Amino acid sequence: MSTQEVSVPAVPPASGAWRAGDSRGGRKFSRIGNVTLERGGRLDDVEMAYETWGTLSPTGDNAVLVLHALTGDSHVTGDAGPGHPTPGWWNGLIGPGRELDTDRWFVVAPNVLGGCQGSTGPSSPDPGSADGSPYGSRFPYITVRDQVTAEVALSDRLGIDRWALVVGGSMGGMRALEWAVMEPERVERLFVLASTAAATGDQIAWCSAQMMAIRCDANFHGGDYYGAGPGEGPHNGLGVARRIAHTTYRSEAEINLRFGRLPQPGENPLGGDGRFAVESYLDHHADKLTHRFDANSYLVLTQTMNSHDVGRGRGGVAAGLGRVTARTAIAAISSDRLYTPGQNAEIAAGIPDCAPLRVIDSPYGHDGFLVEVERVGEILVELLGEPAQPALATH
Ligand SMILES: CC(=O)SCCNC(=O)CCNC(=O)[C@H](O)C(C)(C)COP(=O)(O)OP(=O)(O)OC[C@H]1O[C@@H](n2cnc3c(N)ncnc32)[C@H](O)[C@@H]1OP(=O)(O)O
Ligand SMILES: N[C@@H](CCO)C(=O)O
Repeated sequence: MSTQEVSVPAVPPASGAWRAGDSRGGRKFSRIGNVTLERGGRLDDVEMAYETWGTLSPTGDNAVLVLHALTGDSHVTGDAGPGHPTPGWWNGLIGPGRELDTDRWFVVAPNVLGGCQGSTGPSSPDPGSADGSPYGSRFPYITVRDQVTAEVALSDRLGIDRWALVVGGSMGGMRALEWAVMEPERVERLFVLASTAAATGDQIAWCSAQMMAIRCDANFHGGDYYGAGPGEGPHNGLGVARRIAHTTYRSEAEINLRFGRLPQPGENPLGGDGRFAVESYLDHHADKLTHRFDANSYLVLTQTMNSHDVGRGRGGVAAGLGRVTARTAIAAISSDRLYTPGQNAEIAAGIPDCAPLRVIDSPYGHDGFLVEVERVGEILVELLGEPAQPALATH
């Protein structure tokens, strides 16, 4: 196992210019070697960052893989701190006596390939460059399947042959699903939330506007902005992308009920440069993201989501889903307008050993998979409580 513990304090980048390595603190790292890419080419000397909770059993039968969404990271649970720009995104779900009970389960959460929280991504040093400069525009096009390939290599290095459960929401759900299609014999149980079997035209359209916002920022420089000083990166474009995305992450009803036409306190949105409260809310979420996330990673990961199609090269979505042998639970958020209950129902209908679709009744839209932690925990407990499946022969 080529892993190493590092403890380098994180320094959040000043708004804009991202520095690779800012977020190494508090994580484990594994060099997984070269990753051959689905669309051709290779990423050399790939490093994966991850966190773990609990202890791997002597037989290795208690490992749970948790996969984060677009702007998440390996910090599933715990406080913000060095290496962790945000508190855990499913805070409280992992620990002794918790839903993912660390007295029983060994939980692993990697940062995704192409991300910016420790795993190799566009802000990482390019091993092919003479001076170790970041990939920037040289970072290749990668797909969800490439991300899973990297996670499979990480699993090999951790000595985990088979996951008792692979779970993820949204983009994490895409990877969880691909895991179960690409490596069915290594996935005993599967839990996918608020996701889709293939990115839809609607999802690609929203992503397209977000990517264009970043690329149109004069400080983007084609993706080679890492030499720019603090505040000179494409943070305006990334902020616009986040505003667009965040709106799709919440439901129309919630936004109207919570903010409606209210002015931001102390501001007059009519006829001046004052803001409506909802504008201020989006400004806040945009500002927070630009202080913790790399615009190139946002582009790369958004493209991978657009690449997602479990049916590509497999005879279609139904044939792809039909490969899954895991005992499966699929959950949707009732008010999710981005990854709709209908899209999640399609996944549930296509997987042979899948319980009926669970619809979590929530006003929070797509973000419900992050907000409704208790409901997520209930489904996890149910799925993990079911008897284990015998390992299937590799095919
Ligand atoms: C795994 C992952 O997906 S990523 C890791 C966690 N996710 C993120 O950070 C994604 C961005 N954030 C979100 O998507 C959501 O905030 C969630 C899902 C994490 C939490 O949702 P909620 O609890 O419903 O929070 P909500 O969306 O209401 O945002 C609350 C924030 O808005 C701020 N806010 C609310 N109204 C206003 C306003 N009128 N003006 C300015 N700010 C406002 C609050 O002060 C609060 O700020 P804080 O988060 O800095 O404390
Ligand atoms: N809030 C989530 C939504 C995407 O699934 C994120 O930023 O990752």
